[in-house]
Amino acid sequence: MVEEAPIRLLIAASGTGGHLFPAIALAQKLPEYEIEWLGVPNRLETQLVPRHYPLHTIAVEGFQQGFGISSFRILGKLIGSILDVRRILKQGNFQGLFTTGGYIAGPAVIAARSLGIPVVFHESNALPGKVTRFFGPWCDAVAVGFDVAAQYLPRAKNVYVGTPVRSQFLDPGINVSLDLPIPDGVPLIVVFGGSQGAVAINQLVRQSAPAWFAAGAYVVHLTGDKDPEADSLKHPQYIALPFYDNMAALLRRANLAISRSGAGSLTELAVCGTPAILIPYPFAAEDHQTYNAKVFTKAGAALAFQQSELTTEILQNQVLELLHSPSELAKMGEKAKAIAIPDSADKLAQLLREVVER
Ligand SMILES: CC(=O)N[C@H]1[C@@H](OP(=O)(O)OP(=O)(O)OC[C@H]2O[C@@H](n3ccc(=O)[nH]c3=O)[C@H](O)[C@@H]2O)O[C@H](CO)[C@@H](O)[C@@H]1O
Repeated sequence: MVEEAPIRLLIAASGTGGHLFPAIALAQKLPEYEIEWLGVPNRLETQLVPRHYPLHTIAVEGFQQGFGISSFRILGKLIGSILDVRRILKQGNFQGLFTTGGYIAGPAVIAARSLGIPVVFHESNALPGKVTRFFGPWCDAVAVGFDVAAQYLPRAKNVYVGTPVRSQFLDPGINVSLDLPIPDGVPLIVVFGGSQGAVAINQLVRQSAPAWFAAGAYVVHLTGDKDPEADSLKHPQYIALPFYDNMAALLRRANLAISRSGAGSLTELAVCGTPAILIPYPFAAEDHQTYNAKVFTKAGAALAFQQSELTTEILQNQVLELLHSPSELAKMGEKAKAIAIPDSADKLAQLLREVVER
């Protein structure tokens, strides 16, 4: 009997943790596939994508507001990148393409569809990005992370699967213990601003934190690596780190999170049942983080504040109020858990197999 050759899949996911982690989680659910990666030079994929998925890089750029002189240069680059992806797909004999959106998705979807290669798109945000809205109808399926996203994609074949999380969030055996010096039983606040940190939130938190320390709380503050004042606060109940890998253990242990409302962060908060104060990134494309946050506030899983309205005083008091009301925090945590789809990666892998193998 001749053994069948494994199916070859190209994953186009690039730029941020929010685009990369769901794709890595999917890849881990497809052990029988031969997977290679498509990314952009010098972006996070060069660090985060496991080495056993060979990484191809192409130069892509997004269109900024409007269409000007520089748009012709970008258009030229787009055509070049479509040709690059077509060459990679053909030379690698790929039978399927998966993408999590962003700039890389445009050339990847055009190249794959022009070669008749099936495409599955995953959109994790409540308000799908422009690229998803434009290219969604060309794809064989658009998997959405929030059910409300489907209303913005009326011509696409939408399937609600949630957003896959890293395996550390699903297997309690992995990384269970928190490798940070936090005593048992003390209230823990975790602050993080997406995969790159949020300088504006960092400033508010450093100003607010002394009142939380006085209330007995510990703070783990993931600052990102772009904050020049990241080391400025020193306190025995305060730990600042530019980035932390063991997020599942940290969010499970946290009594409260203060976070941006990127889709990845929200999905993890839900899976861990962590109550949160959300501060949408005000400059996110089409304010999509506000749409994400609304899903959580509507469910009663979080409170949300626009950055422009949030003062140190408001944040400080809101956190103190929640710390003094453990039953309210527990309720929010339960509501967060209720909207989680922990087996999202399995659902997405199943959808991908159906599309690619039919
Ligand atoms: C600024 C911006 O436009 N961000 C977008 C970006 O995600 P971005 O990567 O900014 O944010 P996400 O919330 O989606 O993901 C952050 C990820 O980084 C991880 N993390 C963070 C800090 C840390 O120290 N360690 C760590 O592992 C988090 O656990 C999470 O998995 O793509 C997402 C998916 O399209 C969008 O929803 C976000 O709005």
